[in-house]
This record gives sequence, structure tokens and C-alpha cells, in this order.
Amino acid sequence: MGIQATGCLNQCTNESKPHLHQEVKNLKNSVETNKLPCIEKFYLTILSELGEDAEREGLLRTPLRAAKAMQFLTKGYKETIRDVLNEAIFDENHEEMVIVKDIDFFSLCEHHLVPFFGKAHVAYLSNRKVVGLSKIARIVEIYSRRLQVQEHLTKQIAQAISEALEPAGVAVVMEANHMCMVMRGVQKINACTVTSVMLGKFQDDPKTRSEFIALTGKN
Ligand SMILES: Nc1nc2c(ncn2[C@@H]2O[C@H](COP(=O)(O)OP(=O)(O)OP(=O)(O)O)[C@@H](O)[C@H]2O)c(=O)[nH]1
Ligand SMILES: [Zn+2]
Repeated sequence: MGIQATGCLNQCTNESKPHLHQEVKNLKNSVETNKLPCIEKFYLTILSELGEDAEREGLLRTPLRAAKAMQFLTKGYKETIRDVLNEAIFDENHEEMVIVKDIDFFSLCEHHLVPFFGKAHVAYLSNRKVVGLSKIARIVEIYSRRLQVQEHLTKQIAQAISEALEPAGVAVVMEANHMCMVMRGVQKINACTVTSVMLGKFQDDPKTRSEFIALTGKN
């Protein structure tokens, strides 16, 4: 039932009917609320299986809090690029590089469900279409608020911008610390992972790539 409802919601994006948008939003919220007790129940089981007394005062509301937190940390599944870019793309006589750097992001590693976080640097070479700057950060947010590996996250952001703006090129560099490598496993506190995706002129033209690297201050 939940799966059917979500499928239907994703298709329902008719912009000429704002009331429909509101109904879709309400429905999305109710789908999310309905799943909360189920996630809460699983967290209760986890606490018990860890040997905790789930009835003790400090833990009484923990399963519910944890369920809400997990829903927030994965809220990107319920958001689409279309929702975010809604009317924020405009024609501008600008065919230069636009860079938004040092965008903080927080994600969850899909292998261990623990956080990885850092900064994203995003650039595109405008081909007359430009986008509201905050929307670049919102695109980063949509994909990072899911279970991810850093390489895939970087690629998804680059592809989304490429499809939405049809620019002459897109560059995305992400640097992150993975808590699964810090708090457990190999326990390397200072290891930083850098991933990059270069599309169009950023890939084909070394001068463009160098300009991007110089402007972000990352060597
Ligand atoms: N490529 C890539 N690997 C990741 C990312 N996040 C976590 N990993 C790695 O996923 C791998 C999972 O390896 P496994 O051997 O299946 O799991 P594990 O036994 O917990 O591995 P260790 O972390 O080495 O203890 C580890 O090497 C992690 O460092 C990511 O974003 N990208
Ligand atoms: Zn991990």
C-alpha cells in the first residue's frame, strides 16, 4: 500500500494545478507519518537486542526519536529535482563559469548506515540557462540525504545539473570524512576522501578544468 502510494506521488507533478501540488504534499506527509511506528518498532528491537533496558526512562522515547531522525537523514528520497528547480531556471546572457563552493553536506554511508560529511564544490559553464544559486545547494541536499556512496553521490549531482541546465560543462568535487573509517573499522581519523566528476568542457578542456581548480583553491 505504502509503495503504491509513493509510486503514484512521483508521477503527479502537474504544475498547472497548484491545489493538486498541495494534495500531493499532504499525501507525502501522511505516507511519511504512517511509516513512523514501523521504524520506531525496529529501533525498539535493536535496543533490546543490544542488551539495553528499553523501558528505562532515558530510552523510553528513543525509538521514536531515532525513527524521526532517520526519516530526516533520508528525506532526499521524497524530494525531486523538479520540486527544487520549479521556476528557478532563467535565461541570462551569461556564458561563463559559475561556481558554488564549500557547500556543507551530510550523508549516510550505504554500507554501515553511519555518517559521512564534508564539502561539495559545484561549477557549471552556463549555456544561457542559469539557475538560482541556492538551488545548487538544494540539489546537493536532495542526493546527500539518502543512503549513499560518495562516488555515486558526486555523479548524481553532476548529472542532475547537466540535465536541468544543458550547460557546456559541469564539475563536482566532494571531499568528505567517513565515520565508518573513523569510529570503527580501520579507524583513520584524518583520512579525507575526494571524488570528482567532470562533464563537457571540464573534461575536454584542461584550461577550463585548471580555472575551476584555481577558483576553488583546491589543488
Ligand atoms: N568506494 C566507497 N567505499 C565506501 C564508501 N563508504 C564506505 N565505503 C567502504 O565500503 C567498504 C565496505 O567493505 P566491507 O569489507 O564489505 O565491510 P567492512 O568489513 O565493514 O569493511 P571495513 O570498513 O574495512 O571494516 C569499506 O571499505 C568502506 O570503507 C564510499 O562512499 N565509497
Ligand atoms: Zn561505511
